[in-house]
Amino acid sequence: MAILVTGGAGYIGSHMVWRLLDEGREVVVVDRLTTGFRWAVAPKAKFYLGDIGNADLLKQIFVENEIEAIVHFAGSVVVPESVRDPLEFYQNNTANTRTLLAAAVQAGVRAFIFSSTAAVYGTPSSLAPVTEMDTPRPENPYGSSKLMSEIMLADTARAHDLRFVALRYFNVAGADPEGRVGQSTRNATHLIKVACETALGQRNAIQVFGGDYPTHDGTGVRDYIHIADLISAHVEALGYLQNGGTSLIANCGYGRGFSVLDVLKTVERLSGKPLQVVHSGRRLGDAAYVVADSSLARERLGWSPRFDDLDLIVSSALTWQQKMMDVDLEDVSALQRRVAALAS
Ligand SMILES: NC(=O)c1ccc[n+]([C@@H]2O[C@H](COP(=O)([O-])OP(=O)(O)OC[C@H]3O[C@@H](n4cnc5c(N)ncnc54)[C@H](O)[C@@H]3O)[C@@H](O)[C@H]2O)c1
Ligand SMILES: O=c1ccn([C@@H]2O[C@H](COP(=O)(O)OP(=O)(O)O[C@H]3O[C@H](CO)[C@H](O)[C@H](O)[C@H]3O)[C@@H](O)[C@H]2O)c(=O)[nH]1
Repeated sequence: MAILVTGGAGYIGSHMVWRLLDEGREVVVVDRLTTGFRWAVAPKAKFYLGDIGNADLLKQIFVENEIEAIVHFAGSVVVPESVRDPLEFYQNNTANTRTLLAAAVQAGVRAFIFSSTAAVYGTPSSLAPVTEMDTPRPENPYGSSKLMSEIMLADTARAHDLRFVALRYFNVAGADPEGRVGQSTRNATHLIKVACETALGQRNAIQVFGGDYPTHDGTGVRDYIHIADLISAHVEALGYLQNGGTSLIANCGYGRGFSVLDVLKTVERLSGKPLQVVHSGRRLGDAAYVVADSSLARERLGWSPRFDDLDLIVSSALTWQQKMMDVDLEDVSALQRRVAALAS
């Protein structure tokens, strides 16, 4: 029996693949490599190149492998892109998830883990951490596309023999503590990644989007979560479903927020490099403040995060960035050698 990881060549998916293999699981990956990398998929995983919107490919995967559960990471991620091209986000995050779900039901898969997001909440009405009981009010098409998939999942789970856990990730950052994989996204837009690239001289400057939010220093506040803790939540969620747990939507964050400027100061301190900062207007679709109440994940999934420390998150991101400094992301054989060396 194998676990199917969609988007397993991407940032978060590639960490999940390593972790599942570490635990002795069999892993099948499907990825169309739009933002992910073939070299980032651990060599022991079986890899299918293609789109989860391709029902024939999915059918082939389910015929050729005995899939006991799906962990569905494949999707479009960048919030401002969703504002510019909403239909692409509804296609990839909603319509393609529908195709995958239909194939899963057809193949009799009974456990499904879905990558949802804090973006379903929009800006909460108070500064208190958001709970899953708070009404979702997405402020961008990315959040809406994910919320629609959550609704589709819940309806599907009511009608068929399938249970799901939708994890609403807050802002994921950092790299595998064992150094085997990290965030390698080309033209990255995520704050910690961009700040690390700037500190290491790969960008001239970093923009700070908005200085007039109702937060302690006027810049946007987010709940940054270490990738290793996020992956643990998925492992717990798989165990939960496989032990008969009922369908669940749960936040994954630490319950405390850092502003953009807090993050930049941390990157400066840990890298020892002052950052060239450009203050810009607000970015379209950005919420002012969003922080997780993750009591539900702790209570129901037994999730117990171990890396709740911005310094740890930033230092692991910096270490990965440093390792990948002189690597051409398109030079697959060099990257495969580098990853093999890191993993040995
Ligand atoms: N990074 C974050 O902070 C964050 C926060 C909340 C939720 N998420 C969700 O987590 C998931 C993974 O995000 P990530 O940061 O690893 O992004 P990523 O872009 O690094 O990874 C996504 C992977 O999915 C693949 N992919 C995209 N569409 C596909 C399709 N139709 N068929 C096959 N493969 C496809 C891409 O090639 C890539 O390898 C996404 O669903 C995202 O919405 C991410
Ligand atoms: O160069 C940058 C990049 C970001 N920011 C600011 O930093 C904060 C975080 O922005 P990110 O782009 O790192 O992350 P988002 O909060 O926009 O979105 C991320 O986290 C969300 C959950 O909160 C989603 O799930 C989404 O997939 C993921 O991209 C925001 O205030 C943003 O305006 C900057 O000031 N400069």
